[in-house]
Amino acid sequence: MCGIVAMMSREPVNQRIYDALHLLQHRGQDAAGIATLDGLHFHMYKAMGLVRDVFRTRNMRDLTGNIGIGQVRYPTQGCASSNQESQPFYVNAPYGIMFAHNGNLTNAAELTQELYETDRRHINTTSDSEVLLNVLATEISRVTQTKSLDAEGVFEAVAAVHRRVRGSYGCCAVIAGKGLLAFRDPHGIRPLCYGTNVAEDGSIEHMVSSESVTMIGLGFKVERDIAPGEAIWIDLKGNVSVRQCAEHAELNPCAFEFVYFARPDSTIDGINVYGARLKLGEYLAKTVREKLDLSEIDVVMPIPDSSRPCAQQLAQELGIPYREGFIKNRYVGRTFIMPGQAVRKKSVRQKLNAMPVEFEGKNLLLVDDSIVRGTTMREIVRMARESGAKKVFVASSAPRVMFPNVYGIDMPTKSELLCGDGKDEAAVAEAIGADAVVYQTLEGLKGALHDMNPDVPRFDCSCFDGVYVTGDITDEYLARLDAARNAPVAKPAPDEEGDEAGEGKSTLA
Ligand SMILES: O=P(O)(O)OC[C@H]1O[C@H](OP(=O)(O)OP(=O)(O)O)[C@H](O)[C@@H]1O
Ligand SMILES: NC(=O)CC[C@H](N)C(=O)O
Ligand SMILES: [Mg+2]
Repeated sequence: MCGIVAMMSREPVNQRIYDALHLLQHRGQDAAGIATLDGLHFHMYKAMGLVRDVFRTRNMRDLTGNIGIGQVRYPTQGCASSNQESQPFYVNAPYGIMFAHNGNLTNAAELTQELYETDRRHINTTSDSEVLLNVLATEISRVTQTKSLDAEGVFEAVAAVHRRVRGSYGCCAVIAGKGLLAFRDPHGIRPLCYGTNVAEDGSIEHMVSSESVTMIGLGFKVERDIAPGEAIWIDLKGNVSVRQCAEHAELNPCAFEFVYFARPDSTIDGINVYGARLKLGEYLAKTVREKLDLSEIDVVMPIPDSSRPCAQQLAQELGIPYREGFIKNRYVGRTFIMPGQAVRKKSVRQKLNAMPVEFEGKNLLLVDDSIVRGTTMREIVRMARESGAKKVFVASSAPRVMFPNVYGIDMPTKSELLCGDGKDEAAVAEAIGADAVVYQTLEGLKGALHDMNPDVPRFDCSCFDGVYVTGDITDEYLARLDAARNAPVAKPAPDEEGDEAGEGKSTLA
């Protein structure tokens, strides 16, 4: 779940793109990059690491220009540890295009072959984002064979991209000498919004971003979400054109954004993420009431950070005291999006520390937003018991994660999911060492999100219900992903369990 940002102004944009990436850090911790356009010249700097570690003053100084894009990466295809696959990506024809992508293509392998054989384009990495950029470049080339590039031509090219590409994509691109483009996939799986700011000289500045928090943080006004299938084109004079470029577009935002990925202070497709998490707590309270004996629970306790709003609301609904027993080391990042199981496991203990005073002799209801691989909960339950807890109950604000995700969350195989084999609540409790486990129901998840915005027709809940909104996901495709994920790698890192199984390496299928 990467984060992308684009900006156009009369002033330099480098520092503000940096600040925006900082605000999107929770969406990708592996690599970061910024590209700017100064006249007809692109400047780019990208590297592995967190935003604050990647960019030095000298790098920032070189990023001159008034238009730019940036990306923080959480890899879902290609190589997790390759600087080359960090973004933005660049092609020199037509015109010169810089490109950033959030999402995951499900026909990248077919497109790679098609690009080589039909379009005579070579893809030199295993990143689906490079594939997507080359499809866009091919289609812009096709349009400009007979005319020069204008808004109409750009929209024609994006329409052709929608016809060729499958999967999820929120994208932004700078075309040298022409303007700034952003577009969202026809299913609206990944978020993308647009905002403006009136600069000191009265001119309008433009921003496109994965999440509205960047706009709030940088003093921009959030204008609106970019609709599924829609493209927005801002030419060098600042003229804005918007067009629906997909034949069939339907909004299916990813439910996992609201459960875990997005920042609580963002609003996506009309749903405030914090509000959604409170609502999830309300629905979860109903299930907890049905399944557990409340008189047995002394305190409700969140697993920092993402579960806090849900746990607070749940405690209030149930009338049980809310207590913070785990202290988070603020210098450790999110563990779920780290590459490799060994590092994730180690990080849970480094990240969270239990305070015995909140555990000794107590019966706890631990609340997390999700239990995916079970890495966090296994460790947490053990820590709670070591700290003197009597009974440990667990509640998850998301339903059981039972199916692979192919739209931008790096869990493409069932085998890595705790409930991939269909474990019921009792089996999960046994696996993580808890006395009992309660999950949000699927109806609860959908109900909570629907309550927040009844106008969203459907949410992508594929990892919970196995329904893939793009309609192209077959068992054979999932088997190919599984085989690629579990293929032995040439030189496994000695202490990386996950990497031995090929995790974080090529999953292009
Ligand atoms: O079952 P698992 O595979 O462990 O995944 C689920 C856990 O990972 C995430 O936390 P993370 O530490 O990434 O971030 P957070 O601080 O935002 O909660 C999520 O909030 C759960 O706690
Ligand atoms: N999580 C994402 O959005 C990943 C983008 C792209 N698929 C990559 O692996 O770099
Ligand atoms: Mg967490």
